[in-house]
Amino acid sequence: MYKIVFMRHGESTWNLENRFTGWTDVDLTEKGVAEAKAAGKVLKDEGYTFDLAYTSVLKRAIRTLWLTLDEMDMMYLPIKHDWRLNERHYGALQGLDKAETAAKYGDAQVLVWRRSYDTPPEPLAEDDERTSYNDPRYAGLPKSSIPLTECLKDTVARVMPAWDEEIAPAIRAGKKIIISAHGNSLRALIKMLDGISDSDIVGLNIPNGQPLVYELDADLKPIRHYYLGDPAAIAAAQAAVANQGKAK
Ligand SMILES: O=C(O)[C@@H](CO)OP(=O)(O)O
Repeated sequence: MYKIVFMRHGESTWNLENRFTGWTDVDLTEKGVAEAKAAGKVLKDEGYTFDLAYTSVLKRAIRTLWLTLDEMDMMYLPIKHDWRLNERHYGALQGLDKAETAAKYGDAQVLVWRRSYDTPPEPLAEDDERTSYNDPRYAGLPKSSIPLTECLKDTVARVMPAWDEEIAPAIRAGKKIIISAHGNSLRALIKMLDGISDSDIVGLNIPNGQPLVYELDADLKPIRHYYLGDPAAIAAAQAAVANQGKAK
């Protein structure tokens, strides 16, 4: 049996401001820092150790990982940064207020943009200053790989090669792994691992900064999964994420 730990980053400044974030590289809030440290503490208290960590190229996930590993006294751990673990690209919605957008277009439309499997938000224009084309961290990528918007299906299509080519072979080689990533890159991964239907995935929300353990069989099929930490607090945090896209 293998075990892997997934973790969404701690609260970011745009989580706090309730803005559509996507590939925008915002940092953690003080609460987010505290969540990342608390995650490290619970992992340490529960006796977890790791051989390797994966994260995205966005600082909210990277800093969460650093703080978690610091708390575990494991800052020596090798870290692989992979752009394919980035948050789902939010297209032209990036930067807008979620509740204001729901007041303008309706809760149902915002739920489609946030959680439908195959309907992406409007893309960024090619010449929009918010595109990632000139960002040095994506310099090695063909332009066609740099999204202007994504639905979850698009995110699955880039996350799964990272799983199949990098992460799964490392698990099979016996490496104990933690992945610090994002709400929707983790939803994409979990959808595929658990075989969740396109309609049921709408209801899955991942709370900030809570270690999520997956136990996998020899074929890397999930046996069971559970969050470490207080179940009531986690359920409340998941409900809060679901409610972010509603008009106030
Ligand atoms: O804004 C985002 O990029 C994501 C995660 O914070 O939001 P949502 O919960 O709407 O998918």
